[in-house]
Amino acid sequence: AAVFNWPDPLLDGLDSQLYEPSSVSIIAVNCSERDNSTVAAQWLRLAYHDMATYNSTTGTGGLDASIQFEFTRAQDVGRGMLESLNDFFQSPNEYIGMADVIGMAAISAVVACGGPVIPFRGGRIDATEAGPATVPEPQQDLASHIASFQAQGFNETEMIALVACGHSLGGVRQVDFPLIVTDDVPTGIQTFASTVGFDNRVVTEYLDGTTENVLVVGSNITTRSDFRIFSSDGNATMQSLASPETFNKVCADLIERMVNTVPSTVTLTDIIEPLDFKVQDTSLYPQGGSLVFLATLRIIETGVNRTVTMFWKERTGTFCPPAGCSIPVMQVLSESSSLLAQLKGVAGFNRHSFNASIDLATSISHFWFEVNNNDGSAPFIVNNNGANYTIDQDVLVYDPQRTLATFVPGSVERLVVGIKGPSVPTNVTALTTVAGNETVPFTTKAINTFELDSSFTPTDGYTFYSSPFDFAGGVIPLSHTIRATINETEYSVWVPGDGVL
Ligand code: HEM
Repeated sequence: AAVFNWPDPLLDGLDSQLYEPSSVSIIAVNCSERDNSTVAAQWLRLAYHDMATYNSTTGTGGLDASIQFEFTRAQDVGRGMLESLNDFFQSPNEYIGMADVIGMAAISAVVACGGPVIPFRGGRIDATEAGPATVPEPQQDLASHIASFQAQGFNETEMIALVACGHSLGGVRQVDFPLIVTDDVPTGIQTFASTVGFDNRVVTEYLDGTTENVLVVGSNITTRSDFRIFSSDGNATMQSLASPETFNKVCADLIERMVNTVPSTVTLTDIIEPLDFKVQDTSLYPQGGSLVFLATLRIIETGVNRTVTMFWKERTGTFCPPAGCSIPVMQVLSESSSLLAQLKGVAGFNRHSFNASIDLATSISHFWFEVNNNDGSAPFIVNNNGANYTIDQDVLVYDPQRTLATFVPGSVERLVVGIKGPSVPTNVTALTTVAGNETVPFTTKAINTFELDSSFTPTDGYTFYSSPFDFAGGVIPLSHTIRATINETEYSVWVPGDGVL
């Protein structure tokens, strides 16, 4: 599994989206219905169509979110494409691309409908333009389909199985394919199988002749692509998939490969498992003669009633006792885990929050925790794999409280930072990743400039700078990297979206 050393915004964010409640982990759960199909079916088809631009000869395309620029093509017809992308419009940030989100969604979709658990790796990079129009279409012949899947990195047997896995969910819509769905169906969609969930009925009904899959038995013979594909090896592959266990195993492997089909320039992370200990929601800002330091330690719930203590050391001089300053927990909240986490044995999380008052003069350099399970076992230290949780600077700080104070109805909202010392900074900017609903691409980046903000009195050695943020047109900031040059040194601070939303 991937090794997590804090701070790591990519692994941190992917872990949250996979294993905590998030758009990706929640919306498809219970194989929820949408448009007479399921959210999961739409998400899985989206992922396949995005991946289908892969060219195994040149190593280009694959799961790269180029579908954002392609979904208006005839070969990507269907309202599920845009609906799915809209599900995710707040999920990316500066580190997590839409391509990782589409990959997580495919995996989440499969478990949401009762299918197998598929491992996830992150690190995909989003394309900035459309890829080639290489999504297979039902009127094409078998040779074209074999060639398409070959280009996508799948041999003939794998093609048969991957199509069967995909067509376990959802169906064909009459409005989009009137020449395929020729009989009137009351729901407007002819499903591939008689069950809604992710299972091998699409296979068994094909084999026993009861299938109503229009890509197998539709009156239009030209568009019986599933029939041509499924029967292309004399049904040998389909017969092997008649075992539910084999179906689940083969589908898990192939969908994992589909999701991991990325441009050859992309290196994926190791598999991301739920992190045992994760520091979240840290912030450091001046208030009332000291520095407020907020931090939360997320620990996997195991039924024990833990006592967690936070420790820290000074940045300069001496203030703390030799063992470090310490503070007991302020609040412990239980948080539910995602279905995927539950299937991995993680029943939930405990969030241990700390609110420490740090001496202004000596400040803070690093922190760590002591955890006592109160079950007779020895207390143990959680210190970022021995490296401690390091606060690399206290000169440029994001100030969540003063930012919140600018959220006054009717006013322009502002992002506020504190800058320590008398020197005047140059170039205080935020690289902000923003989401704009239903605009393509779904995330863009903007550079915002900060100015000295006289509405906040300089205090505790800090002056305050702010940058207005215009929410016009439904745009929402997802994350910020704030940078400032102070006395010729460049400082930066990472603010994940939940810092401002
Ligand atoms: C030769 C290859 C393929 C062809 C010709 C094909 C064709 C189609 C067609 C015509 C539809 C109906 C779309 C609509 O009405 O909205 C559909 C739906 C679907 N396809 Fe495929 N497909 C192929 C391969 C795949 C693969 C490899 C996957 C995933 C692994 C996949 C997943 C899906 C899903 C989940 C749906 C249902 C979507 C929904 O209900 O909203 N397909 N496919």
